[in-house]
Amino acid sequence: MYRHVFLTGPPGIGKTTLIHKASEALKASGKPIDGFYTEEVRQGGRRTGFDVVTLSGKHGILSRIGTSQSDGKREYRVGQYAVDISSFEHLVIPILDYVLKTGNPAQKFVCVIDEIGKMELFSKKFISVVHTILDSANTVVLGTIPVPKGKPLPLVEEIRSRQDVKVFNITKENRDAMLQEIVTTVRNCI
Ligand SMILES: Nc1ncnc2c1ncn2[C@@H]1O[C@H](COP(=O)(O)OP(=O)(O)OP(=O)(O)O)[C@@H](O)[C@H]1O
Repeated sequence: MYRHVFLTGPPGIGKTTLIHKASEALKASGKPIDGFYTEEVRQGGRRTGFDVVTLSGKHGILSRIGTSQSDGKREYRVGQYAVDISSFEHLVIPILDYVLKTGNPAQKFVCVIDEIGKMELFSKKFISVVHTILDSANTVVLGTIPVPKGKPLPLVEEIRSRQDVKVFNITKENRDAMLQEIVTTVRNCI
């Protein structure tokens, strides 16, 4: 019996699109659902960063090309992108706290977390609340994790190996046929 559902696959394969469609279907059938997506920001045909967008439509900066914040010990940077941890936390942490508090074992809250990747994992608050959500009887996560590349990300590896997590590998060949199976698997977790 699974408790959470994650999609994985290479960048741009269609994970966010599938999560969007699945969350629309779950919302339409009256399931309590909230959370966030990560979206590219483009200007003049060029990718300039990433935003976080909540299911209710609020936007916040996740990262932009340019100078990164620093706490004196490390830089919050992924490639050319500077990660704005405080903007990310300001938008996302209250939603995840709300989902945790509002769900209950008889009516679990679906928590969309797209994605748990390098940028998001600079936030210690995010790591902590995701752990709590994964262990809570009040929540079902519908999320995305990247395919392994470079140095392993501990929380991502933990999610991949949890017995209570169903991971769907998304490919160009299967992405159009996966929606119903994803929605059914999430419904069975609620
Ligand atoms: N089933 C599909 N058929 C055709 N195009 C698709 C399909 N799914 C996604 N796309 C297109 O592919 C692009 C990337 O999709 P999406 O953002 O969902 O991928 P992703 O796996 O979430 O990417 P990332 O890992 O960068 O977040 C978008 O332009 C989207 O419109």
